[in-house]
Amino acid sequence: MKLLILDRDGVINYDSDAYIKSVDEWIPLPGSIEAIAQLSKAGWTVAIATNQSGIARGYYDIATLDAMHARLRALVAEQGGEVGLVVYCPHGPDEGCDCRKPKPGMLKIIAEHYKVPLAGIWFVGDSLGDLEAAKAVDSQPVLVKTGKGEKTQAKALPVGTLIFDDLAAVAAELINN
Ligand SMILES: O=P(O)(O)OC[C@@H](O)[C@H]1O[C@@H](OP(=O)(O)O)[C@@H](O)[C@@H](O)[C@@H]1O
Ligand SMILES: [Mg+2]
Ligand SMILES: [Zn+2]
Repeated sequence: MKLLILDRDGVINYDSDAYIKSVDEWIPLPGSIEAIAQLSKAGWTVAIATNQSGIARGYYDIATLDAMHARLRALVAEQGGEVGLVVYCPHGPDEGCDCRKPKPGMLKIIAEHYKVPLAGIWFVGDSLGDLEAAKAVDSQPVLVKTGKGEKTQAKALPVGTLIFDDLAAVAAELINN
């Protein structure tokens, strides 16, 4: 199967240093909804792995997070596509969980769900932790320059990281090649 895994904040929607705390603050980046829909219609399964420490920090609750993801699913469905499994880490940085990126726990959950190996699977993110999580399980780290991506690009990236302007460019590459 053709599986693509996406980070959420800074890849699908605008990110904020103040966290994305409500559905109203969850605003898709230009072309991201269309990109997910086009990938889906081209036979790709698009899953999401997102750190959501705002839950642990008390900035928003699970119901609000679920409402953001319902909105994402509705917008993609309006374009004829669908969103696959969404996995989030609700923990804080000091809780020592196995799912918070750069740990690859969420990627492993997604791979287990779809019964596919993670080797070579593209994981698209805007933060170094996204790329490190991919590298940890031999997935393909893919950096987009949206969200924190331009800042991340200035750091030492995992060897072999692919770089694209945005999710739309990633989708065009996957669909056309
Ligand atoms: O990019 P994804 O994984 O979808 O989500 C990132 C968010 O959970 C938040 O992650 C926080 O990092 P800390 O969790 O505070 O280290 C900050 O970077 C926020 O700006 C950001 O909105
Ligand atoms: Mg991000
Ligand atoms: Zn976690």
